[in-house]
Amino acid sequence: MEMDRERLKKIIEQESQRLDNQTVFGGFDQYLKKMIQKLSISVPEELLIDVDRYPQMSNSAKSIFLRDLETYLKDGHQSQPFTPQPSPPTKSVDSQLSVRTINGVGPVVEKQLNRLNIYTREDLIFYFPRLYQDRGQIIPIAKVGSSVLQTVMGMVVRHERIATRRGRLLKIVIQDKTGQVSLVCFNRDFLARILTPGKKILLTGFFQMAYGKKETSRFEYEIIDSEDIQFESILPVYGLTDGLTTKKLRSLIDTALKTTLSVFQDTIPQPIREKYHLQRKPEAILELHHPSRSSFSELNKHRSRSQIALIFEEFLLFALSLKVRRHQIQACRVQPIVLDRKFIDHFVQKLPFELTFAQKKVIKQIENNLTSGSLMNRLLQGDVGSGKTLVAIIGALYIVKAGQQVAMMAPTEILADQHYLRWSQVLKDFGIEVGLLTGGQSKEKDEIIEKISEGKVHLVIGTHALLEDYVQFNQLGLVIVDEQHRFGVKQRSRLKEKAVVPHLLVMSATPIPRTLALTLYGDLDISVLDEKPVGRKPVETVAFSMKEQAQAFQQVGSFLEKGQQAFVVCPAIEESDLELSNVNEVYGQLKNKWFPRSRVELIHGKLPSKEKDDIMIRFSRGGIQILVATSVIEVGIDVPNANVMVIENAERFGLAQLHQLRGRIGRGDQVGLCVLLYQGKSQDIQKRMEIMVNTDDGFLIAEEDLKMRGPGEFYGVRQSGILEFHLADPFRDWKILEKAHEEANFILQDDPRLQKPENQILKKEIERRFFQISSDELLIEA
Ligand SMILES: Nc1ncnc2c1ncn2[C@@H]1O[C@H](COP(=O)(O)OP(=O)(O)OP(=O)(O)O)[C@@H](O)[C@H]1O
Repeated sequence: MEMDRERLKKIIEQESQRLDNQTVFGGFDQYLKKMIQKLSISVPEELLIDVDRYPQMSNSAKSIFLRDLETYLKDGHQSQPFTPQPSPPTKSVDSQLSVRTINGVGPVVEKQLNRLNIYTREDLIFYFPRLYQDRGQIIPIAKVGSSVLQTVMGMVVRHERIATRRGRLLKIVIQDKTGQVSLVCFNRDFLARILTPGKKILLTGFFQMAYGKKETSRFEYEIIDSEDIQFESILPVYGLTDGLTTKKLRSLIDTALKTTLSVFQDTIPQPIREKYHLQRKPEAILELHHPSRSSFSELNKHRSRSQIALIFEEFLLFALSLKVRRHQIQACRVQPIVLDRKFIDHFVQKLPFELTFAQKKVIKQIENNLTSGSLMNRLLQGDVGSGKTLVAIIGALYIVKAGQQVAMMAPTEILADQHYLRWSQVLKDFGIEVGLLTGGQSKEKDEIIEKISEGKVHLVIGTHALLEDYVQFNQLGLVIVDEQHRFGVKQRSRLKEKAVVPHLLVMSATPIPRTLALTLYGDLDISVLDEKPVGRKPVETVAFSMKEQAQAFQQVGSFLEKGQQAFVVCPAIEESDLELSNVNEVYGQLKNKWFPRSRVELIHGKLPSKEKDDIMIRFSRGGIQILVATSVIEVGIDVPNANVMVIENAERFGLAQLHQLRGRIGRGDQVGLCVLLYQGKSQDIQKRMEIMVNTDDGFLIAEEDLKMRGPGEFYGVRQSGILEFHLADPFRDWKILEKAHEEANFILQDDPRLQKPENQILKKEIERRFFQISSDELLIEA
């Protein structure tokens, strides 16, 4: 042992002197590994300490070396000499380890992976291919041009910069013996640096003809740097980011699969797996990265066997977690709230309007929850402007009058601010202290946090910052979450940690058909505000072609003359997309050409929060007349004096999103006008514009949206990533979702707290992904 140690020390010493830093970083660990093998030495544990004595080694080299030694030790090489093996042994490594623990991932690659939302080994393994490259089917460029995925091989011959209205668009021309094809690089300017002339590439994508030439804008590529290509294989093609190549990503994923795949246990109980003929998890994962020829033909068409197995698992865990949570919440006893009805009556009397019948009905439901001694866990759905916030505030007032605090969480700072501005003013007269806590503040933050912990602030309005550990409430009684679709089960559960157990009211203006809502939000009771305030006039909607922009702006002018305000909404921020309107350009036109004497401002998501806030505050106070915006304004903005909205490139938005956007106007007693400017003559676009012009019912529009755009595009829910599914899409895969719900019911009927030995894997996985399942934790004595 002593001998080995000395020899290894010597190697380290010699090598760290010989190798410069750069080489050390790239290859020292490999080198040492080979040495260990070559020398057939055992690796003594003390060496881990010895490594620290070599200052010449860079830190990263040291850590890689340490890690490798550790793995060797774990593999049982402590006692016997290491015998060289033809291929390295397959090791099982914890899936939650950082990607940095994978060979070949240094700080630079780590950052690149992080940009793809890959942080752990598991993330990497669940980063599934976007496309597959069938090398057995490489076709000549002359033959491309149908709507199916195709692969060609060619050489980069030149770059072209096409002048467009919005800047210079990169096109990269690829050539083989039969012809040329252009890669149209929207938002991928970095490809100019990577795909330089002379590079040979494999190109997989959807090709089309444009102006007599072949081109593709939906493609993935792989640089071929050796002649050694296996032409038979089907290879995964992953979404990339600047600096990361297909080859590198493939090799990292393969390494992760080799070392970590075996830790993924089957969570679906065997009888269920057999019933639906579901593939085992590790096999399914492997097959998605490396499909066989038979599963490949399935993959491009519909959900493959492997996808179904993984989707089923995701849904089963999700369904179980909702049901278990609901069960826990129902079992939980809390102190009933004593309702101060007199105070609420007084508050309601002071409102400048009558509550709608629907509002009264939902307030009653909330009252029942609060006085029942059980926890409220309610989803409040309602069309835009149906008065959800007011209902929630009334719920909040009950809690505050009972001596507890309320947290109200908004999805954006703009919205948090707006709620704060509005409610701090209104509630001041009723002796209620409202505080604002967002991520952006600094100086006032400490002060407000202290006040929250002392219970001096009654209603705290904020963003996700409210979930931070440093925010401690004195006595949190109710949490109101504004806009459900940005807030998932995991977050809902995290709130529970803020207080013994708060009541929960979630508001959503995303109209989700009831059956789907039940499956997706099965842990919540659902209330619907299905009536708009009396006197609220529907927003008049008209649709013009983009060519008639002038007419739209004339309409804006007439509203401004009446002293009202306007929104102009555009889909894109930068000059990236050829055809799209963008805020900067439209802002310039409006300010300089159309309304030089009006106050025009620009707002989009990329502005610093402070600036966004200032603009929104000035707009809501009437200091800005025209607000040019991206869809940042889509949720919840409430400026009753803004009554006209122009939406540019309206065809780019989903119907439900257009409905949300136009819900920003006509919120007072004036008639609102929404002008949709669209481009394109297709039947689909015409039909969508027609629906918007003719319908004002959010739920109907949502259903139309579902029918027309297909469930995969359903507004809000999927994009938000809140449901945290890797592969599953509740809208597209609703049949699997239903089955998973059924099975979850069977499992829980038999074992409500998941205590049986056969359900332990399931339980562990739910706890890892969602929340702790502790049956006693919530049983608090009233
Ligand atoms: N019963 C009512 N009668 C008249 N106006 C009302 C009534 N209830 C609320 N309002 C007003 O309607 C506007 C919209 O209300 P609120 O913000 O509560 O709706 P919301 O459903 O939360 O809207 P959104 O989802 O669009 O943000 C507010 O200006 C509010 O004061």
